[in-house]
Amino acid sequence: MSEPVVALVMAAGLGTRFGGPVPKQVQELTGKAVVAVAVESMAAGGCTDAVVVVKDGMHNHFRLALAASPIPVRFATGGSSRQESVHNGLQLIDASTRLSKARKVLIHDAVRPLVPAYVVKQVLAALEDGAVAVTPVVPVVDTIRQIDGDVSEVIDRSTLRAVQTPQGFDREVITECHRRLHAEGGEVTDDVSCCERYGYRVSLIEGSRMALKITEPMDLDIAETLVKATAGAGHHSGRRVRRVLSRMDPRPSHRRRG
Ligand SMILES: Nc1ccn([C@@H]2O[C@H](COP(=O)(O)OP(=O)(O)OP(=O)(O)O)[C@@H](O)[C@H]2O)c(=O)n1
Ligand SMILES: C[C@](O)(CO)[C@H](O)COP(=O)(O)O
Repeated sequence: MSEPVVALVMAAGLGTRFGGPVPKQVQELTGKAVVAVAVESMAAGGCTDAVVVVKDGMHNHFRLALAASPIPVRFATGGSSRQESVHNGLQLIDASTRLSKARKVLIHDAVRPLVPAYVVKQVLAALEDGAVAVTPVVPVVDTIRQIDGDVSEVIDRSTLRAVQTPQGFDREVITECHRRLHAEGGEVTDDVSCCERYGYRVSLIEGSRMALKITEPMDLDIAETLVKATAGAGHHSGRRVRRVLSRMDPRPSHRRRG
């Protein structure tokens, strides 16, 4: 059997900013759970297996949501922070006879379900070319002000990038870095930063606005709208969305009716 490429899909968060009784990872998007769409996107980009990290006691719920997954799914139990959840997922992979044969692992947020296949493929290609820790990034589009008490100043956004997932890694390197971080303590908000902390170089590739993170309720509405725009275009991809959107009438709907 060929070497696995593992998608470690993070889905053990509380979703406090999203709110509501149903966790955002299992909210409906395109008639499926958000987490199921995320796993499909990773499979479309070339991942052969998924490990989905979920909150303790939620395994059966997620098993149902992922019953029709195109790739085999295993479950790990999350921790109280994202970095703890990632550590637990990497440990499960390391303990598996099959999954520990993987040289590459891609760590992805379940709540970035619409990441285009071409971005996943480019992360894998960068690893193939020798990178050890890779992340997609997008330019910052807003004017940014840095605040200091009650004063603030504009900072140069041309040097800033917003960080997305999936982030790709040499599996043994990221497993060791997270093991050390777990033992020593310290905080990171993404996984390339964990590698960087231990001296590894981070490679950047171009991400996609399609990989938006569902953080607040409006983000789910935006994701649903993007999916509708791609209907009939096959599996969603940033390029197809751009093609479909470019064919759409740019006038607001109230002016089109006239
Ligand atoms: N203990 C945690 C915290 C977060 N995550 C996952 O990491 C991703 C990014 O986190 P974020 O969107 O910030 O999710 P939450 O922590 O759920 O949101 P909030 O901060 O609003 O509570 C999500 O897919 C989330 O499920 C996780 O697996 N384990
Ligand atoms: C990992 C991440 O998606 C990079 O943007 C993000 O940091 C996770 O979100 P959080 O709100 O910091 O947990």
